[in-house]
Amino acid sequence: MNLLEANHLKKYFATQKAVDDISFSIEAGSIFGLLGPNGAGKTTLLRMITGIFYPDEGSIFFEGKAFDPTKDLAKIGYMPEERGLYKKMKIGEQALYLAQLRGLSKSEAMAGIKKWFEKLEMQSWWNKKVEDLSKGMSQKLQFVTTVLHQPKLIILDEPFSGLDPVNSNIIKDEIYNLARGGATIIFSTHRMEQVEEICDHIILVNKGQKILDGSVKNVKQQFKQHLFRIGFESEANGPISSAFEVIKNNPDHSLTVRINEGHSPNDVLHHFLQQGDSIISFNEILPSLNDIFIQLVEGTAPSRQFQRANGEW
Ligand SMILES: Nc1ncnc2c1ncn2[C@@H]1O[C@H](COP(=O)(O)OP(=O)(O)OP(=O)(O)O)[C@@H](O)[C@H]1O
Repeated sequence: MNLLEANHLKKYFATQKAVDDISFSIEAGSIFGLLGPNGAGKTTLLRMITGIFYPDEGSIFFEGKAFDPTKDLAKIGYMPEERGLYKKMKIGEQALYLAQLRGLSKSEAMAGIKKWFEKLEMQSWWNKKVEDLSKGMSQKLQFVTTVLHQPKLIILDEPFSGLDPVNSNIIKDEIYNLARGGATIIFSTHRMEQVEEICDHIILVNKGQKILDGSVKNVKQQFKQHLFRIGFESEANGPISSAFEVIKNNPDHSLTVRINEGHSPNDVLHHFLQQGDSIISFNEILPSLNDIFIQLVEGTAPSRQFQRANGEW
C-alpha cells in the first residue's frame, strides 16, 4: 500500500520551473531517497508534501485520500535542512513545547522525551540552551523533535550533516528502527553512500524533473556495465578471449573484465577453466549510486574508477 502518491506536481516561481511535472509514490514502511543536485527542486517538492506550498498543478494523496494539511500534518514529522530551533530556550522545554505543538499531551510528551533523551544519551542536556549546543548536538535534538509525536511519515532533509561517525550510526539505526516499526521515511541528501546503505527506493530529480525512479537494486542493475572481477590463485595464463575485454590487471592476481555483448559470465569462467587457471573468486561489479548520479546529472561517463588515468589502466 502506498502511504503517499504525488501526481504531476508542478511549482513555478516566475519563470523558474522549480518542480516540473513530477510524479512518484511511496510505499508505507519504506525508506525513500529523494536525490538531486543543488537547485534540483527537492526542497520545493518536500514543501508541497508538507503543506508549506500548494502545487500550481497536480495532486497529492496521503493514505489514499486527497492530502489535507489541516488533518494530515499531525501525521508528518519534517526535519528541514534549515533547522528551526529557538536559540534562547532550554533544550527540555523546547522539546516539550514542540511535542505539545504537534498534538501530544504534556504527559505523553514527557514520556516520549525521556525515552528519546535516554536512547540518544541527551539526559544531561535538559537545562542547556540551544545556543550552547554544537551543530551535531542540535541536529540530534532536531531529530528527536521530528519523531517524538510518532508520525507515520518522517521527512529528513540531510539528517546526518554535522554528525560525527558515531552519532551518524546512532541516528541511522534509529531510522531503521522507525521504519521497522511501520513509519515511512523520506530521506533527502547529496550523500550517495548513505542512500545506498539506507534506502529501499529512490528518485533522482534534476532541473525540476524526475530523471530516475526505482529500487536501489534495480537502478544499479539498470546501469551495470557487465564488469566482473575474477580472482586467481596465481597469475592468469590466458587472459585473451572474444568473450570479454580485460579492463584492469590488478596487483592481487585478479582481473577486472567487461563481458562482450552476446556472451555470459559462464563463457568467461569456461575460458579460464579451459586455460587451466585456478579461480578463487568471481564477483560482479555494479556501479555505485554516486557514479550513476554523476553520469545522469553531468552527462559524464560512469565508473570513473575504470577510466584511464595518464594513459594507464
Ligand atoms: N521561494 C522561491 N522563490 C523563487 N525561486 C525559488 C524559491 N524556492 C526555490 N526556488 C528556485 O527553485 C529551484 C529549486 O529549488 P529547491 O530549493 O527546491 O532546490 P533543492 O533541490 O532543494 O536544492 P539544494 O540541494 O541546494 O537545497 C531553484 O532554482 C531555486 O532557486
